[in-house]
Amino acid sequence: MTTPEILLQATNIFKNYGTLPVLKGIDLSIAKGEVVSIVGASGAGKSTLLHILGTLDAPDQGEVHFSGQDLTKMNNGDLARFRNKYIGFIFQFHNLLPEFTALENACLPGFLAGRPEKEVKARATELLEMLHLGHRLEHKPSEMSGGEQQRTAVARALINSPEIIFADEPSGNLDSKNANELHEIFFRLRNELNQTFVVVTHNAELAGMADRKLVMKDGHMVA
Ligand SMILES: Nc1ncnc2c1ncn2[C@@H]1O[C@H](COP(=O)(O)OP(=O)(O)OP(=O)(O)O)[C@@H](O)[C@H]1O
Repeated sequence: MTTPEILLQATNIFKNYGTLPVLKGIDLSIAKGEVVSIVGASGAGKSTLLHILGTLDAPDQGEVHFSGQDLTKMNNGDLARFRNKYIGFIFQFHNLLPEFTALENACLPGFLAGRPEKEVKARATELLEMLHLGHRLEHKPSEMSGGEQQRTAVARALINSPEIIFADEPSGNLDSKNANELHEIFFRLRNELNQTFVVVTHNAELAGMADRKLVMKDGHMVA
C-alpha cells in the first residue's frame, strides 16, 4: 500500500478569544482525497478550528503546514492569494452575492485569480451543469431554492480546482432531501476528482459517511 500524501498538518494549535480559551492544543493531519468530518457540541471550537485551517483566522500558537509550507508564517497578501488558489469554502449560509447570477457567483474566485474570462465561464458552466444547475445559470440567488443556492456555492468553491474544501455546516440550512443530495455530491467529487474535504457538521449521517470522524470537546480533539 502507498503512504497517503499529507496535504495539511496542524500542530499544537491554541486560540483564545480574549480570556476565553477555545482551542487548547489541537493536532491533526488531512491526507489528499480524504473526506474528514469534525463533530462536537456547540461551542467546542469546530468553526474556530476550520477558520484557522482555512487561513481565515490565525492561531495564537501552533503551525499549519499545507503541502510543506508553513501558512502561519505567510503575510496577509500571500495568504489571500494562497487561499484563492488552493482553498474552497462552503458555509451554512451560501454567502452568494444577491445581485449576481448563479454563473457570475460561481465565476468570481476565478476572476479574482486573474484567469481568462472565457475559460472561467466555461468551467463554471460545466460545474453548474454537473451540479444539475444548467437551467439556472442566469438566475439570481433569490430566484433559486435553498438546495440550488448551496449547489451554486459548491460550484464557486470548485472553480479554481482547490486542493482542499472546508465546509462549515454545509447542509445545516437544507431539508433532508437537499442535504442528502449535497452529501452525495461531496463523495462523488472525492471519488471522481480525488477532492479533499474537511466538513464541520451536526448531521450525524454525513459525519458517519466520512472516511474519518474527528470529535472535539472543549477545545480538544478527543477522538
Ligand atoms: N469572534 C469571536 N469572539 C469571541 N468569542 C468567539 C468568537 N468566535 C467564537 N467564539 C466563542 O468561541 C467558542 C467556540 O466557538 P465555535 O464557533 O468555534 O464553536 P463550534 O464548535 O463551531 O460551535 P457550533 O457548533 O455552535 O457552531 C464559543 O464559546 C464561541 O462563543
